[in-house]
Amino acid sequence: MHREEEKVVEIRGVKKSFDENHVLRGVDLDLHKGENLVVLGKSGTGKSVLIKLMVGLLKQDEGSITILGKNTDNLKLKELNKLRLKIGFAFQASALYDSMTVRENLEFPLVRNVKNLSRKEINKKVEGLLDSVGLPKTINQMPAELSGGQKKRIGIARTLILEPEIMLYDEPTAGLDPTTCIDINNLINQVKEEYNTSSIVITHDLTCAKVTGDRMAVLIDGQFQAVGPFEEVFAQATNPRIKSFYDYNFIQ
Ligand SMILES: Nc1ncnc2c1ncn2[C@@H]1O[C@H](COP(=O)(O)OP(=O)(O)OP(=O)(O)O)[C@@H](O)[C@H]1O
Repeated sequence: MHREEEKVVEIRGVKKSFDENHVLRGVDLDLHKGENLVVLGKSGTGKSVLIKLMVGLLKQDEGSITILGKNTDNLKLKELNKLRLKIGFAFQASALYDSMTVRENLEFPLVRNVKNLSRKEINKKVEGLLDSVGLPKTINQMPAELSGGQKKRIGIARTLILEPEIMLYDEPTAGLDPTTCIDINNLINQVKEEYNTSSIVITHDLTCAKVTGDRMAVLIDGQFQAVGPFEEVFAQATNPRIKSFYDYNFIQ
């Protein structure tokens, strides 16, 4: 099997409604091993719902979700938790603990989830990751002392500390200035290479999508209406809804 064809996530025919609000209306999507897949869609189209279904925080009404070969539909909580450890979730708001130093923030998931690590091993991991995200000097700082971009980097480092196979980035560039956006986009690409992750990047930012995404998936009216490389999806877009999405982002 080619590396590109190996699927780490397979979503088939997934439907999810909240009363009369039919949010996902038959979603099919694959995440291939080693790729960055960008999920695009207007506000309220169900991107977060899809992520919540993937990590078992919500349950679909119909369809199936298979992650790393495991069908998640009837997983027991213990198995689901084991699977969740292989999925790193980089939240929009970085979600750092304000009362902990950068070192403590990074250590926290390790100490909670990986038993029997020596102090030396913990230090090595924390320091290695801070080096990777280019912020070794922040180790003893508090989150309040960091810039928005630095917080994002630390948040990504903290997610990586458990060595996830799949990364989920929720609006990684939201609220950042253009230069910092470039840094974060580069970091997302670096993470893919360095840590061999497969990632889903949820974003409204088409520059982020273009730079980080091996493929785009555009969610419209509860279904993925276009999936493929950036140029294929946007440059030749004939669907006016997809075209308007592009025009909105790149106003001439
Ligand atoms: N727990 C819930 N109960 C009821 N409705 C919900 C729930 N979660 C999400 N929804 C609804 O599902 C729809 C999709 O929400 P979702 O948060 O997935 O959108 P989104 O595409 O992530 O938007 P944004 O880009 O603004 O973050 C919305 O209409 C929302 O109100």
